[in-house]
Amino acid sequence: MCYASAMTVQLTIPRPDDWHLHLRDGAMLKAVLPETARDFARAIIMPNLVPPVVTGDQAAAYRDRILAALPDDMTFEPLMTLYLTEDTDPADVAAAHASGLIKAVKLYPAGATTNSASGVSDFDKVRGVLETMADIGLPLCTHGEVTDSDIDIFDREAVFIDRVLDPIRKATPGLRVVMEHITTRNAADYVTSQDSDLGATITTHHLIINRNHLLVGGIKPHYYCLPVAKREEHRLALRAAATSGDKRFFLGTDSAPHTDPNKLSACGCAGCFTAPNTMPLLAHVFEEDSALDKLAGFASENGPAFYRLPVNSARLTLEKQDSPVIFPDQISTEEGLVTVFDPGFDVFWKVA
Ligand SMILES: NC(=O)N[C@@H](CC(=O)O)C(=O)O
Repeated sequence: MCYASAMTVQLTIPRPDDWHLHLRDGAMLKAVLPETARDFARAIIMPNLVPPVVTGDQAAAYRDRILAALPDDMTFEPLMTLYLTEDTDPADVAAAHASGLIKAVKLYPAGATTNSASGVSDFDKVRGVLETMADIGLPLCTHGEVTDSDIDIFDREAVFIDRVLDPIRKATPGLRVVMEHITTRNAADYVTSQDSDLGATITTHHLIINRNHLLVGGIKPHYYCLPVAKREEHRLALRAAATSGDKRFFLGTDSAPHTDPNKLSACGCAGCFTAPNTMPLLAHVFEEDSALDKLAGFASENGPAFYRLPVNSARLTLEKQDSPVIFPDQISTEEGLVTVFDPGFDVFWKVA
């Protein structure tokens, strides 16, 4: 339920969740966690640490570190995931799911993105795990890009659907899959052509930038993320999907903090840090598309429906003011400064 008042220009929605989040570890975790916990009740926590979160024991220890890093005056529920490797033990996955510890398993094709070296190269080797997951109803989250060197980086998502995802889904009936951070019309169309066992997260930044923002007039390292932003027609397809009200699309920010030296280097890291300003940016985007009434579905309701969890009873109010809201350019961490995603336009929404 959401309601907007023309008088106060406020929008109140159930407290949102982030269905794809990188919190990292140690000092970085401590610095970035409050940026998410301020606005979000829960998040699916990505397991691509170094070393990755592969076993149930490792996920339990990581969850404890997250909760220990949470400021006393904040509440937040980390929804843990396991990083799928070719050696993942189906029994360990089933036990971690049965205990309520994990809510998904994450598939990284080996070499596709940050800390994905331990991911999967031979998909036949994970067949047993995927069959167990289909049996127990545990969702698979996919980083949907092939890594073949002959496939252009802008085509990697579309090729992944044809060569990897669709064959996996056909071979594993009943497997529930989330296509993470989709960036193409191909992915949005694939989702809508399938049944409700398939969902997709969409990031805030992919609703705002296309590849011109990244490359025209000089390279913008803070807009570099994976999957890389695509052509404008794809951004518009994502906007249409996110604002459509279709329950299979929900928010996963993929907020992925890297320090500025790691972004602004000859070989810069991929990732946009959107946790601090995501909800105001989404209000801007949904208002621009005359779809403010769909924001609650996208950010607060569709994700819980897919993951079979209750919608949060707490609420979040967004408020539109007359002058542009000033967001911090950077946050400081003990590892260095982390730049906050700059949408490149004035934003008048803030969290009340
Ligand atoms: N999205 C990114 O560009 N980077 C993510 C990894 C990922 O989700 O691909 C990261 O961990 O930095």
